[in-house]
Amino acid sequence: MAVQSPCELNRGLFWFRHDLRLHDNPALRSLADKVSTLSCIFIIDPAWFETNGYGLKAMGSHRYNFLMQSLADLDKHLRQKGQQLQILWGQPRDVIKELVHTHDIDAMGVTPHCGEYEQADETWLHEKYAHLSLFAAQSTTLYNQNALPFALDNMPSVYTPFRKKVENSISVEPAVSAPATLPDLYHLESHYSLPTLHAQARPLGGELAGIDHLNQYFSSDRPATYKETRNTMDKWNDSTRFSPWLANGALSARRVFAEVEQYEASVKENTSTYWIKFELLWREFFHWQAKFHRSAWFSFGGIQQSLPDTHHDPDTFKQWCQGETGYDIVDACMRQLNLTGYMSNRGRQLVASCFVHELAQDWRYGAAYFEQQLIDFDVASNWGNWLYLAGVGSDPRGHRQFNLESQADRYDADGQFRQTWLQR
Ligand SMILES: Cc1cc2nc3c(=O)[nH]c(=O)nc-3n(C[C@H](O)[C@H](O)[C@H](O)COP(=O)(O)OP(=O)(O)OC[C@H]3O[C@@H](n4cnc5c(N)ncnc54)[C@H](O)[C@@H]3O)c2cc1C
Repeated sequence: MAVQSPCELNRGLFWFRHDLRLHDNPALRSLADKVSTLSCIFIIDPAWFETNGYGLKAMGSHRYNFLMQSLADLDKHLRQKGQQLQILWGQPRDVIKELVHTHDIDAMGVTPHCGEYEQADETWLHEKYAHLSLFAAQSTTLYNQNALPFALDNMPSVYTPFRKKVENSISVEPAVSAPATLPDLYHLESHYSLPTLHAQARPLGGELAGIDHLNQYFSSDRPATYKETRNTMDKWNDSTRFSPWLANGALSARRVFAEVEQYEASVKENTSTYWIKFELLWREFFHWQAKFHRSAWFSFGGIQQSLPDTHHDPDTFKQWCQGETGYDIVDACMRQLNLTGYMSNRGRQLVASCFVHELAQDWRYGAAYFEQQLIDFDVASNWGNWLYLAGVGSDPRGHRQFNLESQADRYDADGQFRQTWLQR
């Protein structure tokens, strides 16, 4: 694609997807530097609310609420720079086609993402609009693809060798700052206005709340004890709780990583601070794996292409979803998920293990239920962890079954967690 001189291009269109922020958004910055007028859009796809092949919706109410808060916050930040977020409703490609056709767009910007549909849309943009300038800088992951010390088709299929290779040979990309100014607003006919929302206690969606939370976390002594506390079931600050903002991109993983390093340099560096980076590298691993495996990521046999000995039983599935399996620890976790849209990492492992091993259910239904419910749903981390627990992903051990009783004794020794959520 030809490199243009400043403002050689007239009308730019930036498509926000999973990058709902102004900080560390190099695709937005590079488009904004080159166009004289700009439209920033977000597309709500009606398919998110239709019943899918699992009898569920891709977007449940907790996630939708969190998304709306994030969009409202993004709109506020854009308005401070003379811009605004224009929200459109429809099948994304139809919406883009209509916009390009009606408004004489010269350039587009989008942040690449590992999701199957997202990748397909990027390829479609490149092919269909080869005559336009496309600005597509990466920022969802810690590293850029061209810096990885392996080609994706040759990527280590197991986490530890992946981690060692990247840790030993490349550095995390620095986060870029928010653009100081943005081009003039080019107004489109918006199909949708943001609903008025009642703020919930926490977490509150959006870049401002995400950065606030990040700052509070690193002003506390929590990072220095993360490794010891991260496995608790319910306490807000025992793990970082960055995932909801990371998932829709209100917070950049590169920014989080930089904050850990800053804390290490100025406050304390220990195994706990390293472990936050270690967990962020799990996210990274799943992102590159998802990008490479595409549709196999969602298939019953997974990336191993070995068929698990499980099936789908609608009644058992319903009991699990509603927190009525009879396994107290699992039921408490599922009720927490249904009421809040969040569950701890330990909880997720236990309910997924129970679903696959005790209940012998088709893992994809569990993953789809998480997709509907979780405010931090992330296609790579969710489906990647489910693949792993179902024994068809990237786990070298192949079979992860937790002893639910001993796990409950260990992580909810006084029964407080179960008592709290089983009553609700
Ligand atoms: C079955 C299952 C489904 C999951 N679905 C999701 C999902 O949809 N979205 C999601 O962000 N995470 C998912 N996870 C991973 C993990 O449970 C959450 O990232 C974590 O609980 C979020 O809380 P936190 O931000 O306090 O995590 P912390 O423990 O503070 O970790 C810091 C960050 O590291 C990353 N991280 C931590 N653990 C993992 C992991 N196992 N895999 C990938 N990244 C990780 C997250 O970005 C997290 O925010 C899933 C795990 C399981 C077992």
